[in-house]
Amino acid sequence: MMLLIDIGNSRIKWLIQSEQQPFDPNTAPFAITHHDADWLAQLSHAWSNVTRPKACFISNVASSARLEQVQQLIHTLFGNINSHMIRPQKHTAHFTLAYDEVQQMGADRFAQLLGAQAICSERNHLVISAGTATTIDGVLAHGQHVGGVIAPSIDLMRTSLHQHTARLPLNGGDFSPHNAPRNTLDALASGARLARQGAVLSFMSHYMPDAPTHWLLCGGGAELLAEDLATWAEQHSATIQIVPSLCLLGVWQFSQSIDF
Ligand SMILES: Nc1ncnc2c1ncn2[C@@H]1O[C@H](COP(=O)(O)OP(=O)(O)OP(=O)(O)O)[C@@H](O)[C@H]1O
Ligand SMILES: CC(C)(CO)[C@@H](O)C(=O)NCCC(=O)O
Repeated sequence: MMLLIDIGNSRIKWLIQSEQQPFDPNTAPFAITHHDADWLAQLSHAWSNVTRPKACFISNVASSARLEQVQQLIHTLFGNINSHMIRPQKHTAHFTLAYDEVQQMGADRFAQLLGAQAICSERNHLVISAGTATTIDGVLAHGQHVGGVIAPSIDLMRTSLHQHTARLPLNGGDFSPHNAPRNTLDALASGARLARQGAVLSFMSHYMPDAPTHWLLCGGGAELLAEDLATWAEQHSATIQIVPSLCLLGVWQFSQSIDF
């Protein structure tokens, strides 16, 4: 068994994966929010029944302090097991990362891109993560990464507006694709949704005019984003696929590429 871990800025997600079984990217990962005061106790409880894994593979974009706490817990529960960090690489099998300095890229984004290779390497595709940040990466058929953008999530847009103004509430409001907002709450909710949708559509028109045919979505906001993109995907003859464990699929792909 292997313990695959994705430490994001809001949540820690993980899966236990047998070396013999194929990875099912549609399985939703286990997750806890590491902003809760008792997150470490929650994680310890969740892992207390896990059989000692042969190794663990970790993607971390949170602080080194968070990583150390997780590594310490692994050590306490499972003793000395091999622990491997996911680090972006320029060339991996048929995939080439476009970043000038590959170590700048978040390990989660790199893992999502590796995961996407396992699903749709033959087609131009977009990898969109609707997590704490919204990230959009483009990849050409056969593995050339075009590049990607980082934008705030819907929640962060709302939080930022709320914190820097006197009259803009943090929560509430609805988005209608048909009727323009006529009140503050709907204006806020719709502004954030349209900004995120617009980022995806603009990414394509600027950087991938030969529209990508497959759009892979992951992260806590993936389902809502899929709704917002459905009409546009149809117009571009593109398919949308939500892959809840895309990052962990990439972590698993990474684990397959090294001896441990
Ligand atoms: N059930 C849900 N319905 C709609 N939006 C959601 C849902 N769960 C989370 N979100 C939204 O998704 C975004 C990120 O959520 P979440 O904390 O789950 O991210 P994550 O994918 O675990 O991120 P990270 O990997 O950065 O920790 C937030 O904007 C949040 O409001
Ligand atoms: C963009 C986030 C926050 C998304 O989780 C993460 O991948 C990250 O911290 N990235 C580092 C910068 C980069 O990817 O270019």
